Amino acid sequence: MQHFGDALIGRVRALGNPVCIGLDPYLDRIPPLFRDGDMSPGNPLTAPAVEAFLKAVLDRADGRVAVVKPQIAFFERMGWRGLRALDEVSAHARKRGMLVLLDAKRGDIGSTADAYAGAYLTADAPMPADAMTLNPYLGRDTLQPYLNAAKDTGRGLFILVKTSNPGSGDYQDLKVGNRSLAETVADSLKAMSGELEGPETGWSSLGIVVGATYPGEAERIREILPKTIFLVPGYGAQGATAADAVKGFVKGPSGLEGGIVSSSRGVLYPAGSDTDSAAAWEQAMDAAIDMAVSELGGAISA
Ligand SMILES: O=C(O)c1cc(=O)[nH]c(=O)n1[C@@H]1O[C@H](COP(=O)(O)O)[C@@H](O)[C@H]1O
Repeated sequence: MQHFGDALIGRVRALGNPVCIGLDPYLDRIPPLFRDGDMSPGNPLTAPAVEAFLKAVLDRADGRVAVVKPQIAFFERMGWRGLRALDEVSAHARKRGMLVLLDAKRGDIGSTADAYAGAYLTADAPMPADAMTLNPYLGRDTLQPYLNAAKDTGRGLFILVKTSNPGSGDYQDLKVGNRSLAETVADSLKAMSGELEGPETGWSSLGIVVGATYPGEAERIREILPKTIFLVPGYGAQGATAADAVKGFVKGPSGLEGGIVSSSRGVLYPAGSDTDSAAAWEQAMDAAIDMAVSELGGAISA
């Protein structure tokens, strides 16, 4: 059985970069090369066009990137055809040796969480993901179904702790005693993280989300959770630098490690990609992937 934490860290070490490409297909930004019909969400031509676009992105990233993160909202937006496209795109990523981290940010009471875990994480899940994002707001008991599934299947979980958005402080920075709520949530995940530590690397399959836009908080949270992989959004389109993004990383055998840095818009829609020329699009995509790989690869080797 694959252990998600070991598999992810192993791939990042082998590739020398912590890049996670976020798959957020904005319908109005799909390049002309792939557009079909009016690209309205209910048009039957739209989801296949999006699927072709994302598969082509994965082909450009082949052998360079360890993990991709489809954001389910963009697929739900296209109805059942969108979910079918998500399934096909996920299968294509796996064929290319990439792990699939489903960004669904689920959070509900335990009995409903059971159904979500059964959709994506259990051995019989019809839309299996290697890992998924979760919202812990409803309490630790609501994370238990996902933890049980992760133990059974080796799959991974990423729990929101300190998000990248401007308003994340509204609740997450509130003081609970002398700590922020985000740090308190991190502390409460210690035992669960320990239960999923990998036999090879020691890194846990229970990860957390810590935005690159709050590097100081990343350092404090790292002290609380030394073996928990950070999913770090906010690099690129949201303005954080590569140096900010790796603030919560720690020294490993081949550079800084312990996290992945996701970029969606910055990689998917670079300058020069708004074209109907295949050669020009490929060149623009390769340049965008090169830039993320070299900036973030450089940041972990520094
Ligand atoms: O869980 C996430 O991936 C996530 C957490 C967070 O704190 N902030 C955040 O932007 N994200 C996701 O990252 C993606 C945005 O990536 P960019 O287009 O690179 O800004 C969206 O899919 C967000 O849902």
